[in-house]
Formats: sequence, C-alpha cells, structure tokens
Amino acid sequence: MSNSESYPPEFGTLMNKPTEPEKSIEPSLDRTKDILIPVIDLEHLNMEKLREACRDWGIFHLENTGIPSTLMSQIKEITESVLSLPFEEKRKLFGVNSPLSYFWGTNLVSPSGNALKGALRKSFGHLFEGINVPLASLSSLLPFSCSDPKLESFRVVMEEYGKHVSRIVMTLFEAIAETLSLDLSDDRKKSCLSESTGVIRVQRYPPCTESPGLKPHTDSSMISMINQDDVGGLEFMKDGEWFNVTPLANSLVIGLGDMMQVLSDEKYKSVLHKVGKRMKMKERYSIIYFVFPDKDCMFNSSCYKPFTFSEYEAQVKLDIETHGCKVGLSKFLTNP
Ligand SMILES: O=C(O)CCC(=O)C(=O)O
Ligand SMILES: [Fe+2]
Repeated sequence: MSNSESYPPEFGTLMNKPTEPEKSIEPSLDRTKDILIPVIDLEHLNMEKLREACRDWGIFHLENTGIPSTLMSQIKEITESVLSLPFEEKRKLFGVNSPLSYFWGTNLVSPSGNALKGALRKSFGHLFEGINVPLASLSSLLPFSCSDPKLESFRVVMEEYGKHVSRIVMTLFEAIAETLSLDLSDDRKKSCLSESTGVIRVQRYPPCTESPGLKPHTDSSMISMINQDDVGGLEFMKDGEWFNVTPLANSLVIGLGDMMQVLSDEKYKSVLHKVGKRMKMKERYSIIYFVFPDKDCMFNSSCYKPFTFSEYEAQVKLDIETHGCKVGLSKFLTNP
C-alpha cells in the first residue's frame, strides 16, 4: 500500500484512519445487495439479450472485448506507479503544456479534467484522485510525447488502450442502435461518438471501506466503459434500490449515459451509479472511458427540447456551480 504522502493533503482525515491492509471486511458491505447484472459477449452478440440489458438495466458486463490481458497488467502497473508518486511530484509532473492532467477531490470535473470551482469543498467525504487523458491527445489529432519517462510509458499504454476502447465502443454503439432500429449514417455515428471529446480517466480511491468514493450521479456521456478492479464498490440504482456491481474478471462494465437516454427517446435510461463501500481495505483503481457526442451534435427527441451537446454541457456546468450538483436532463424536458 502506498504512503499517505502520495495523497492530496485534503484527504488527511480519511488517510489518518487506521488501516488493515488487504483485509476483507465483509460486514461493511451489504452483500445481500449483490446482483448479477447481464453479461454480454461482444464476440457473439445476442441482440435480444443486449436490448434487455439496455432497457431493463442500463448497466451490464461486457466480456470477450479483445483487450489483451498483458496490456491490462501493464496499465495496472504503470498507473499504480504514477499515482503512488508523492502528491507534489504529481502536481509538477503534469505541467501546463501536457494535455494529460492530474485532478483530485471530486467527480465534478469538466471533460477537460479541471475540477469545478467549489467542488472539492462540496465533495467532502467522497474523495479520489486521477489522471485525465483526452483521447485526442493519444491519436494523430494532437500528437505529443512526454519528457518524463514514467509519464511517457503511461501515455504509450494509454494510446494502446485508447485504440481498443474506440473499437469496442463503436461495435457496441452500432449494435445498440440496431436494437433501437435506428438507421444512423456514418457521419451521425461519428458525431455521436466523438474522438475529439472522449476521455480516458484513471482513478484511485484511498483505502477505506466505510467512506463513499463518489456521489450518486449519471454520466453525461453516450456510453461509459468502466474497468473496476477487484476491490469493488461500484453501485447502481434499479427500481429505487442500490445494488453492488460485483467485479467480474476480464470484463468491462458498460453504463449508458444521458445522451443514450435522449438518443433512444427514453427507451433506454441513463444509469444512476456511485462508488460506495469497498469490499477490501485496499486502494481502489478504476479506468473509465467516457465517449461523448461532438460539441455541435444535435438531439431532437419527443421528450426533450432540441439541444446540442455543448448546450447540455454548459447547463450541467452552470448547475454544478450554482447548486453544487448536476440537475441533468430534467432541465431539458418538453413537459417538465
Ligand atoms: O470509479 C468508478 O468505478 C466509477 C467512476 C464514475 O462513475 C465516474 O467517474 O463517473
Ligand atoms: Fe460515473
């Protein structure tokens, strides 16, 4: 386990709690809330199963994704070594010229990774840190390399991971569109899953079984792909109740985002989720790929007023700054 120096000073009260490395504290997590979410096989897609998973759950495991296990081990190793660096070193490492950024304290970050004003104060007790990797910085859109060797190794594995997640999300999106009988042109597909706004976010939560990691929220994305480790903690709401997403090795957790709810005309719902109590007194790592529409991607649906994705983002940002929380799609309802 890494030392407390690698965490931001604001995490102090959490970090000072006595810890028992790697001990399972079963009673802290309500295991009656474990539930088997649908498992979708990407290589042998069953369209009916996919439709049910999207319609009834909004969250499912995706297996047979074709991501090599060696790449996942490399990512785990380099991520742990970068995030375990002393806090001050991490702050310096991600200089102003790097598109990669280090953030901490809150999920109320803009897609560019900047924590929104006042967000850290309001997120007290829900603490984590991470590295924001814009997908565009990994591809030919914005080629760059890092002068620090550790960061450069991180960038290289992320570039490889970025290729896999882009491929996976396009296959999945096309299949989901088919379950909705949506006949989308290639341009529309590209605009719904924009390479220029997609981000990979690597997150680390301090070892703590009692304190929640991330407040309940929906993602503004089209699709979110979460790679959580075996520490667990991801929870989602179904029929008014919270359930645990029990980790499933070699699979990704797919969550439908707000833009999928709009695109599907509410046939599919954006999943409400959070990071709650963990299964083990261990640091928790997750790697998330958020795929968003293009800024000017227009949504016309029967339930919401027409809007572009950038209008949606601007409203979310305003609500967070004004009320300290995201209001989300209800702001755009035709009949509120
Ligand atoms: O860390 C996780 O597993 C989930 C994170 C998440 O929901 C988010 O960053 O939006
Ligand atoms: Fe989320």
